[in-house]
Amino acid sequence: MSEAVTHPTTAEAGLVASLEPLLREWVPRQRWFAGKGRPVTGFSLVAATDLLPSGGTLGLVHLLVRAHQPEAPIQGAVPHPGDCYQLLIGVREALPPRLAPALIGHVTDGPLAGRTVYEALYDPRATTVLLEALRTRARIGALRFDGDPRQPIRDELVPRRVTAEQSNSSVVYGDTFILKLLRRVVPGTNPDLELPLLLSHERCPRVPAPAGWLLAHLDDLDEPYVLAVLQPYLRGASDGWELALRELAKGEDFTPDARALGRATAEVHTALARALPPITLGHTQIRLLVGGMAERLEAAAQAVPALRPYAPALHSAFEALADLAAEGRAWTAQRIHGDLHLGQCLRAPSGDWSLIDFEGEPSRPLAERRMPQPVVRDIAGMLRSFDYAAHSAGPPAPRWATACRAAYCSGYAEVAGHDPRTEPVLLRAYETDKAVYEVLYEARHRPDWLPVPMAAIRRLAADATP
Ligand SMILES: Nc1ncnc2c1ncn2[C@@H]1O[C@H](COP(=O)(O)OP(=O)(O)O)[C@@H](O)[C@H]1O
Ligand SMILES: O=P(O)(O)O[C@H]1O[C@H](CO)[C@@H](O[C@H]2O[C@H](CO)[C@@H](O)[C@H](O)[C@H]2O)[C@H](O)[C@H]1O
Repeated sequence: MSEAVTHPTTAEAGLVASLEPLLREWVPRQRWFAGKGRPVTGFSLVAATDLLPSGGTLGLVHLLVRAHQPEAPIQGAVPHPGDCYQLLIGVREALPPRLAPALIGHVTDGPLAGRTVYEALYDPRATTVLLEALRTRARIGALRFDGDPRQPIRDELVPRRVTAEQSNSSVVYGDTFILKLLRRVVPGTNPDLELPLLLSHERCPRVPAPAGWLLAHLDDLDEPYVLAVLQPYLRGASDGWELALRELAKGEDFTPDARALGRATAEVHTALARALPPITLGHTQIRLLVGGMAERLEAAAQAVPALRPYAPALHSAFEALADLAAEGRAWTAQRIHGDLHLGQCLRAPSGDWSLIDFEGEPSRPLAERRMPQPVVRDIAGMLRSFDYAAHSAGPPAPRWATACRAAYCSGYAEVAGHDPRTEPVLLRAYETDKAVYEVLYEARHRPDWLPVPMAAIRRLAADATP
């Protein structure tokens, strides 16, 4: 293996101050920016690392910056210091035309005065530096590039930025690997690396095994930040969302795939349960869980007025679960995917399904995302997703959704040995919780899509009305 390369870190005091006016303009416009709707008053530096010195024709600075947003995310919540974001900033004298869409702006003062800064993920020269650092397991300043020695990384893999809108940013290398750079980061074990590594040890073939990862070890923190994960790229794969919409448009049957997806989900759940033993949720834990659901509903209803008329009926789904727990019912909980939907499922040309993106719901705290939960939570996410597909394009297709939902549950039962439909109260509570999450998500990120989860909210509320 080649020697690790090291570069000096120049956490220049004036760097973020000089970039701040540009970042205030640029960061809030990015899809991955999680603080939409609340003003950004400034940025502070968490860490800066020169990946390429800015004196040359191309400079590359890795930044962790905190976005200051004094307004609390939810009305009445305690304000916090602001989210930390990972940025990869290219620095040039001038931008070649092919990089024009990557422009962040022209720096007028500070250490980069007179230079142009841009989103370096658009620049193959810059993203090659990242792969090279992973390949050589480099340690650069606070950054630790590492990987699985059983999956060697070839050099000269040509990078291309993934253009799909998403919560994070990805680069594909030579159709061999895909590198996901997490955008909003927190210190601590990130399930997006933790669970795929565990599943790879369990030899679960349903999840691409991490080949490399990037951590940042900052002096003042006990735990590192997980910043990026490199995985084998599933060439020619299509995601479940695209496939479902395509089949719907053609009026074709998606139930064989829905069944296979149910089987794949159960395979992942059983492997996770082998790796990290399940626990039992008794009355107290269920009360806490139900309390969380009720709080999220209240917060979402505050933020999205359209939800308010349905809130009392939706609460009854949560109360029914609390009542069962009070009668002594207990449920098993284990580590799960945490944000499962059709877009997180990839079908290879062989027809095999893989699950990706184990980050969990990005808006929830890491500790909460890493807690054992009933598997029904993932299942509810997928059931919602079939419903989403059936209400997103063309006239609603409720029968298509019903058939896919049933096939998915049957497939799940074939592998897991238990059918999620035997837990209707739990399933309904989780479906309601997910639909509420979706209402808030769409209101914040894609207001045009709000009618899709709202249609489900109306159905769930109507079903609850005696
Ligand atoms: N291993 C993979 N092989 C092929 N494509 C992938 C792979 N992992 C992710 N992708 C593609 O990249 C997109 C974004 O990945 P994902 O992990 O879901 O990121 P995000 O958290 O930003 O949503 C996916 O929708 C998928 O199309
Ligand atoms: O960015 P992530 O993939 O982690 O997930 C977030 O964005 C999703 C949308 O891209 C959102 O999913 C919702 O829309 C999907 C269709 O685009 C649909 O398949 C899902 O069922 C629906 O929940 C997801 O909730 C959000 O966390």
